[in-house]
Amino acid sequence: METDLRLESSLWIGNKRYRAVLTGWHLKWTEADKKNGDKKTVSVPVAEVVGVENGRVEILPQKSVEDTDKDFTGGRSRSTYGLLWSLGRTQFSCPSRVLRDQWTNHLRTALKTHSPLRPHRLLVFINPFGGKKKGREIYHSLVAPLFELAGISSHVIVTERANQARDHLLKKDLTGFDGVVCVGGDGMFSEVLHGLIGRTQQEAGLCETDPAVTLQPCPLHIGIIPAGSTDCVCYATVGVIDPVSSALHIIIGDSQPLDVCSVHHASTLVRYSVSLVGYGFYGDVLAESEKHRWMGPLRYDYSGTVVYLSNRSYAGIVQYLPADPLLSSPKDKTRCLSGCNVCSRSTERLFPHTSDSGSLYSSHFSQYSNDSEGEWVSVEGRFRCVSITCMSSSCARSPLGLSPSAHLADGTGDLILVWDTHPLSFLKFLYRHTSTQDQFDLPFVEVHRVKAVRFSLPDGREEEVHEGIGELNRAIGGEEREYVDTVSRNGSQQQLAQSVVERETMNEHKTVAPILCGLCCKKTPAVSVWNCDGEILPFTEIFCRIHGQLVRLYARGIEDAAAMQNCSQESDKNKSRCITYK
Ligand SMILES: CCCCCCCCCCCCC/C=C/[C@@H](O)[C@H](COP(=O)(O)O)NC(=O)CCCCC
Ligand SMILES: Nc1ncnc2c1ncn2[C@@H]1O[C@H](COP(=O)(O)OP(=O)(O)O)[C@@H](O)[C@H]1O
Ligand SMILES: [Ca+2]
Repeated sequence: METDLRLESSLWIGNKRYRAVLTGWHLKWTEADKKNGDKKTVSVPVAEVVGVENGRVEILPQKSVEDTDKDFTGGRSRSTYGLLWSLGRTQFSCPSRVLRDQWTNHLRTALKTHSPLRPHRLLVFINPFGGKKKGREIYHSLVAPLFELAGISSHVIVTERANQARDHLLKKDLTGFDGVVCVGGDGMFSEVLHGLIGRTQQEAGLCETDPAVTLQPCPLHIGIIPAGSTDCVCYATVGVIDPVSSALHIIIGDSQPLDVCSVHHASTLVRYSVSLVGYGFYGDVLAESEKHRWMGPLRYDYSGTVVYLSNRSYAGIVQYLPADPLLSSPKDKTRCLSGCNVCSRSTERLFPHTSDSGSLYSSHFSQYSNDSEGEWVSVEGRFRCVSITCMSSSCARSPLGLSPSAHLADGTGDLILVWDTHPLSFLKFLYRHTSTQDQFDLPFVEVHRVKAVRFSLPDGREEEVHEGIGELNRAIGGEEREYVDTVSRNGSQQQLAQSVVERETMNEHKTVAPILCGLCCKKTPAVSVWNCDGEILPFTEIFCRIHGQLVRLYARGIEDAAAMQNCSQESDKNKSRCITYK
């Protein structure tokens, strides 16, 4: 195969002549008219080539092509500053049109052969109201021209309502798509996540509501173009919030598996989460922030301050099923980086009969069914917050995240328990998220690596939840009965989508009851709410289970930024390995 692809000839870049070779996995070109010692070689891995097109192509701010006979343009993804990627573009001139066509054909074949996960057709959802409301602009000016250069055809849907993307993925024909891209924030990602997981289970005939069921991993990849408020999933899987870097990861078909947490109440599937399932502080911040959406991303800073000042803690019983402590620990001070060993070993455990990711989906074994279940641990008391995260949940506010040593794809989550403490101590805990100081090295904080978690209220508290909701319902003229109806309606998988819609409508005014009572009625609420990746859950008592590598993103995890930095310093010194080009 490699010999078929090999091509070698003279090419010009500007007015300099080069000897160019396409060999197996690399495209290399070396200055031809210099003495051997002075010759510089540029070597581009085929996997990093974005696309090739005949003519002289300009890409940004808009794609334009000057249709010439003997030229072709190649684009590659390259790292500019550490994790930030940009498009490198080179215009080559050939001695003849025939040779030019040979080069473009060979390069296109090499791309197909060496990067099988590159998408050809994508379904793109844009939330025009996410973050600073720039989703449309970001997509059309920064991403679409790159997709075009890469030969990707995209079907773009600008959403007109919440949950449109999820419903589309649950019901419409998805034949021919290689992946789904969301342009927006964590909420938009969550819609796509729910749509794809739901669709995959429907097609596999699996019942999502049963927490013991081993779910089928989704065959379509998810790409995220960040245009939201927190953009935690993008930050934690790419390392930067940059639409161009994310688009380039999508184009070259990077693939990052991701653990997903399913959240259940009684026999209901409530939601899925990849970043934060948080009770107490994070739930209260979200409930408060919903009233200030007009502030955009700043709503979280404002609400964080309001909630911090209200100085609340909540009673609860937390039970958890620890993960195998021999595999890793949330306090081991390691980071889950690109090619992470802990995650790779987990892939072998989860998919024992496959050697390549292409055939991964046929033999999924969950950690549940593979491992012995182990012993549940139970703790009870008052908590400032209880958080469960499947990954580090790093974001611009907290560059190392809620749990800096959590893994993206190890089949476990980290449970963080912050016991009630003095307000200044809690502030210290929060503040440590913004630096490299260890937020777990505090006497009132515990962190456990877990496979499942159950949260319940001490006896009698569930009644207080209903009282709180009833109180607010009376104030807004609603019926408490609807809450109970929703619980009992959610029995079957077919009703899931509808029940989620109903619950969310209900969320808007009923489940924030305890919070509103706390802030408006000056009464400290007995219960908080759960923040599940930016959505308020309609239940307080929940059961969470981590599903290893249930979805795949077009990303590659965090590359070691220090190594990348060294590389760009070397390029300054013109070391051949790292030579960058225009
Ligand atoms: C004194 C300084 C205090 C700083 C505290 C920093 C802690 C930050 C941890 C943030 C974890 C974020 C986990 C992700 C949550 C998102 O899913 C959710 C929705 O995002 P989006 O759809 O983009 O709106 N975001 C939040 O819940 C915001 C939490 C902010 C807490 C201050
Ligand atoms: N056209 C729309 N109108 C209103 N809400 C929408 C629309 N499209 C998506 N949404 C919802 O908006 C919420 C927030 O979107 P997101 O893109 O995450 O922005 P942010 O990060 O600012 O919260 C999501 O929960 C999503 O379901
Ligand atoms: Ca994990």
